[in-house]
Amino acid sequence: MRTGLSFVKMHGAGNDFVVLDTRTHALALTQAQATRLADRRIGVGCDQIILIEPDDTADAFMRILNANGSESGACGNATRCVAALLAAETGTRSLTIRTNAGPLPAVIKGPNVVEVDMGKPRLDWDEIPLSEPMDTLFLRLAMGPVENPAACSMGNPHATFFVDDLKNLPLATIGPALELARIFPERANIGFAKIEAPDRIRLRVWERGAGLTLACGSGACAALVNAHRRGLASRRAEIEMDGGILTITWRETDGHVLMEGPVATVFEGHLSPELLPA
Ligand SMILES: N[C@H](CCC[C@H](N)C(=O)O)C(=O)O
Repeated sequence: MRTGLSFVKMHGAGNDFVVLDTRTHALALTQAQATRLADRRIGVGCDQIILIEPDDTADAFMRILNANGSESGACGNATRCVAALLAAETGTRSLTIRTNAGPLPAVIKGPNVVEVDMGKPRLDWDEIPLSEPMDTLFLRLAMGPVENPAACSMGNPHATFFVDDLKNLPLATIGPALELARIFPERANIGFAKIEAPDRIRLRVWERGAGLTLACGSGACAALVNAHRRGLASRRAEIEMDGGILTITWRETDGHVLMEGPVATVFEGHLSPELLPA
């Protein structure tokens, strides 16, 4: 049987990816190809498509395409997965992956556990970005039962609403409405966080371009940063999401955000040439 482009299906705390290694042959996916590949019925199915590309300054460049084909500058869970994949090739335990958000150093902490330095959060209104000058600790935004989120960027835009009840939120309606709110000119990932303790946050994220996912690495970073800025959490906390737990630390010495969490390889396969050119 003719084999097309090979891929690896991976996930980080349930946030799942189709990973394509294009270091030896460039691949530019159209939005239609990306959405078809990410489709859970007619494609392989995933939250994001991850392209590993060559890079002059880092071990690899990682391109991130959401399920709707839109590109993002950061994907924490995928960064862990790609780091594990590349580390297994050479046996190294530390490497650097570059994304549009910059270089991200990663360390293999144990079998299927990776820590990534996600860099510094961006906190100014025009770095999120927002459509107008605003206090990013309390945005002038309300939707249904939620209001006044905090916002930051981890190389991608995040708004975090702090709530007392995560179970009864109408995420299917307020999620997309908030993602597309006019205040977010590049749209945004929308986190809903319940503070359970200064070192424990329960989080659900409606992701830009992917919808409700089981986990969001950059969203977990944003939730910790925003909670600490509000005085609701310490600088290190376990972020519990539907698909698993990430440990996030907002390091005091240099302001970098460290994210530690699981990675998993599910299967490998080949895409039919009809879906994508070989
Ligand atoms: N939906 C995100 C990209 C994926 C982020 C998420 N999967 C993570 O682990 O950080 C965005 O458009 O900014």
